[in-house]
Amino acid sequence: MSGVYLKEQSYGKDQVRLVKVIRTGKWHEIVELTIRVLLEGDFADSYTKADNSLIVATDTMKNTIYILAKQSSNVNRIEIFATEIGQHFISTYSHVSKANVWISKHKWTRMLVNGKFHDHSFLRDGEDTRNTKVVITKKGGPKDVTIEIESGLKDMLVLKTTGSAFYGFLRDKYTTLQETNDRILSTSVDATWTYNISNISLISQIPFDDIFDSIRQITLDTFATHNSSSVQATLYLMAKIALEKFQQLSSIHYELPNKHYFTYDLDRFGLKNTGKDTDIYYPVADPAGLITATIARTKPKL
Ligand SMILES: O=c1[nH]c(=O)c2[nH]c(=O)[nH]c2[nH]1
Repeated sequence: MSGVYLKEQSYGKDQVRLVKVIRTGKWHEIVELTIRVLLEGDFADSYTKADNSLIVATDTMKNTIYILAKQSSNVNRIEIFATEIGQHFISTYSHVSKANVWISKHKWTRMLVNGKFHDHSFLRDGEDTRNTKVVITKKGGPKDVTIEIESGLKDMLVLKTTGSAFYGFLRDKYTTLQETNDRILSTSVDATWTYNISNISLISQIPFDDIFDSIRQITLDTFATHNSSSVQATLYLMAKIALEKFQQLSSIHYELPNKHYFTYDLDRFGLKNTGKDTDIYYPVADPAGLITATIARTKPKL
């Protein structure tokens, strides 16, 4: 008897890149997505017995995504489109027990031309993406499912030139970092929030787009205006404001790299570049600090 077993498995198609142009007369919209679908279910024999009979080919999954994109009117609402994709796989194949669908939406911002929004020209004004992960799990029949939705933003690069300090930290024989009450603060924001959804039929009532726009703005506003004593304290404040505003969320997770900008030592050349005279810095890509936290809602008292 073999001493090994298949502990878990999932498979599917990754990096499916899709563009949809939505035309209303001459007014066009563009949606560019990157999608991953991983299925779970009765696939163990394909691993352990080389039996392919239940494999839905990943090529079929890719075709399915394009077909659903053609038929759906929700491609630009990524949480809803991901749900449609997941529901398709759950309801079409009786041996699929769980569908995991990730979608990243890339930026295409409408161009301003001669002071007016252009009807069919767009600009990539930042590499930050909007993302979602939807997991649909079969409980009983194809309609009897649970749904988990996470949404977020990734790679939003921000910097402020003052309003950030870092002092009072633990000092020991390994510490060389000077305290500062004024530094450049820069980070690339990754934020992920989790929706509290009791029933799949309720998802059409959740204002996913408004919540995304609002959390993005809360993140920017807090970053800009908070007199930061550390990345940790600024992170917590962003998360607290977002959770207090949106009761639909159960938690929010931030990953904030501390992208260091160090003062360049110009004393060696007889030039003052310390304290109030600091204006020449050098960015250090790595190593970077990495500050992460998940802030969750305390359960209401029963
Ligand atoms: O905001 C900060 N948090 C830290 O934990 C840390 N550590 C460090 O070297 N610089 C900083 N800055």
